[in-house]
Amino acid sequence: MKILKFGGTSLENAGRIDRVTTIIRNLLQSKEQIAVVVSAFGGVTDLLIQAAKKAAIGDGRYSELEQQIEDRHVHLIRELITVQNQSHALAHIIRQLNDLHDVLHGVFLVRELSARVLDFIMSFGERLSAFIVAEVLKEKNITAQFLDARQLIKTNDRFGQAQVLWPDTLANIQQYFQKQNALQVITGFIASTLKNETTTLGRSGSDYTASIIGAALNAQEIQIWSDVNGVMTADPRQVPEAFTLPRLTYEEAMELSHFGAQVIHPRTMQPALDKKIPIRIKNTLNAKHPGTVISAQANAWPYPIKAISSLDAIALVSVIGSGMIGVTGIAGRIFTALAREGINIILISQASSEHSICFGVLPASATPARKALERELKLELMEKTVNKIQVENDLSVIAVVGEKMRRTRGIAGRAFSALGHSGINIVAIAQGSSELNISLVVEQKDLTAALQAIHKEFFNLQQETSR
Ligand SMILES: Nc1ncnc2c1ncn2[C@@H]1O[C@H](COP(=O)(O)OP(=O)(O)O)[C@@H](O)[C@H]1O
Ligand SMILES: N[C@@H](CC(=O)OP(=O)(O)O)C(=O)O
Repeated sequence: MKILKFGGTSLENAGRIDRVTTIIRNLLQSKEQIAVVVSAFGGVTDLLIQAAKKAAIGDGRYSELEQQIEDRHVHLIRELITVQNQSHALAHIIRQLNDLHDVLHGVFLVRELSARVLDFIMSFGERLSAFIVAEVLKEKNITAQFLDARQLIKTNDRFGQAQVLWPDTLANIQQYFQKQNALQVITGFIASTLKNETTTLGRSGSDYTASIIGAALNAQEIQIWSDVNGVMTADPRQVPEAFTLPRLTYEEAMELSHFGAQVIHPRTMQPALDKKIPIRIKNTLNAKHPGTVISAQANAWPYPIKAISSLDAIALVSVIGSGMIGVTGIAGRIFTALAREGINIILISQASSEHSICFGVLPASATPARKALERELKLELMEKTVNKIQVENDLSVIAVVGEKMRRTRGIAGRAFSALGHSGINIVAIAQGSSELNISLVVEQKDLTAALQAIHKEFFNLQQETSR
């Protein structure tokens, strides 16, 4: 069994959906056993979120976005399904869109949008797309069946970023698949609590859905189909010279995705790693390209690093004070206070002088982090052991990643001098304990230039021969 996941970029318009159906048909013809996971059509989740947010502030223009969502889906049905079969599909999606309308109107009336309601609203994207893809496949004489993953994937109620309840989920998936003969077209991204409330697995979480299903069914391979020839040495939108990596280890892929390589969601690796299932990243627009295989196996690679990824916007929070030198337990208190507020720390960097501890968070968490620390360190601030808690905005973080870095000296030095030669200021540095990753914080305005300079430093010499 292979699990194929098609992301929003693979489902952006009728032409791309047609390519998806061809890929599926070819695999079925070569007698592969497959199941398909789909994301919402490209851009639809964003439209749903925008509509919900507008409704919540009482802006009646949410209905224009609702109309756009309806038009996208109706239009695709008209383009992809023959007239005689259209009415069934249209009737189904109109019912769904009416439900969506009712919820959005409710949000508009009460002027309130909880994380729970937002998850329910977002779920329409995948419910509509998976249904339509299944109908399009049926149109091509493939015995396909729409499957709402909320039936199978059970989570806690951390809406927006729900955590999987593994025993229930694995049992549900295994039992369900024992009885199915038709090709399952499964909604990515969405799940439900034990009380059947809709949850989501975090933005871009459809990759994770594929991995959950793959692990439950002991799949032979999990394929993530996107719009690039696999995981590349950098985001090709930022670094045009970036090229495809034939192989990556699970750990490398985790580091890269954690630091912004959008092509794969960070949570996807764990279920696959546990069951030793390879993940292959493929291009819907270039199906013949072998893409990237992510597995436990490291490969021979001529460069000292594997890839560079980046998070465009982070804030750096620093706790500064000469009185902190040698004081045990202060770092522990800082991180416990942040954990209590549910603040996710992207990187930690401590200057060797121990004068300051600084850590990177998403911009939205910077003020809550500062307030939490001001409360926790009230006494120290009064006594001036801690002088100030400082927040710096408009920063980006770059991660330089690769297994080989553990054994190669001087990588950090080369990255620093590459930035130095380009006149780019490094705001902070951190090294992960795994030594798989060096992170550099730079000013946001310098991000693209910094990525290009580091890419050139490590890949320029032998690039042409290994593409
Ligand atoms: N290292 C990388 N390798 C490949 N693509 C990357 C990388 N970093 C960022 N990307 C971006 O990820 C995009 C695909 O991710 P995403 O838009 O989430 O796709 P999908 O909708 O198919 O899930 C690519 O178009 C590419 O610009
Ligand atoms: N539709 C969801 C889930 C997802 O995985 O999308 P994509 O595969 O297009 O990144 C989102 O936009 O977050």
